[in-house]
Amino acid sequence: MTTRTPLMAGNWKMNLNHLEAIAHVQKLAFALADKDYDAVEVAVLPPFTDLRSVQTLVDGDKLKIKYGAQDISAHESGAYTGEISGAMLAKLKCTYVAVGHSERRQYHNESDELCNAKVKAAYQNGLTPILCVGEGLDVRKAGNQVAHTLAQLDGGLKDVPAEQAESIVIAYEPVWAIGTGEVATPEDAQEVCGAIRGRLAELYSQELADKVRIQYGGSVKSGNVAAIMAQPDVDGALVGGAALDSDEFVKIVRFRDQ
Ligand SMILES: O=C[C@H](O)COP(=O)(O)O
Repeated sequence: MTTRTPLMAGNWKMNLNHLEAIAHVQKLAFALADKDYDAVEVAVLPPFTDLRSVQTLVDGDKLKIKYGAQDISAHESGAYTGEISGAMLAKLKCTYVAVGHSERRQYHNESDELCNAKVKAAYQNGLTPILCVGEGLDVRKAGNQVAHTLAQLDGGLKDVPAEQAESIVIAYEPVWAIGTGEVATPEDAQEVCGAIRGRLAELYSQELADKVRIQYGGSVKSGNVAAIMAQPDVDGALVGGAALDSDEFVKIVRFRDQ
């Protein structure tokens, strides 16, 4: 079985301006040591307006922390007011880009087709997509969380070749657990993350499925991260609220000590 390096990514959502971003990344850099980066890949996903400042800091101080964006346009360039292209993110040396976060799906009506186009746009520009999937409360109550989430996975990966898909990160985020303090149980997380890996094996191969990192997201904190990370198919976390507190995020990165 492949050893997957856990990926702890802080999704700042619409929080922290570029000055706050610099201070926050400096605190993370000060707290994190080489042994942390040896065990865990650490990334932040700041708002677009922070990315240049974060890049300058990371480049200038040769930090090991990775960064990326929270969204990407499906288009390469042109008359798409308000959108940010993959080429622009690549120029800022972003490693990651979140695609299809539930808040984009909910507030901006992003469909699986659009997410699929965004995944392809990310790869076209050398970025690694973090494809977010997960069910709402109604689906969970009906017991359809696996089928629902796998349909989103299928849609997001449509016609994405194995050479690209092998590097993708999938973030399983049950919508009812996002920002609510309502964390899924480790068993809930494992049920769907295990099913995601199974579907990746069907779509591609077991070898590819064993390489792909699957994160859990939804009210992750230092107090619950260790139990979630103990699940065999959970390879990291996409952290929202708790990532805004640098001390708390460092504890999450050090989940093995919790
Ligand atoms: O992208 C992160 C998720 O939406 C989780 O957010 P949360 O940790 O605030 O629940």
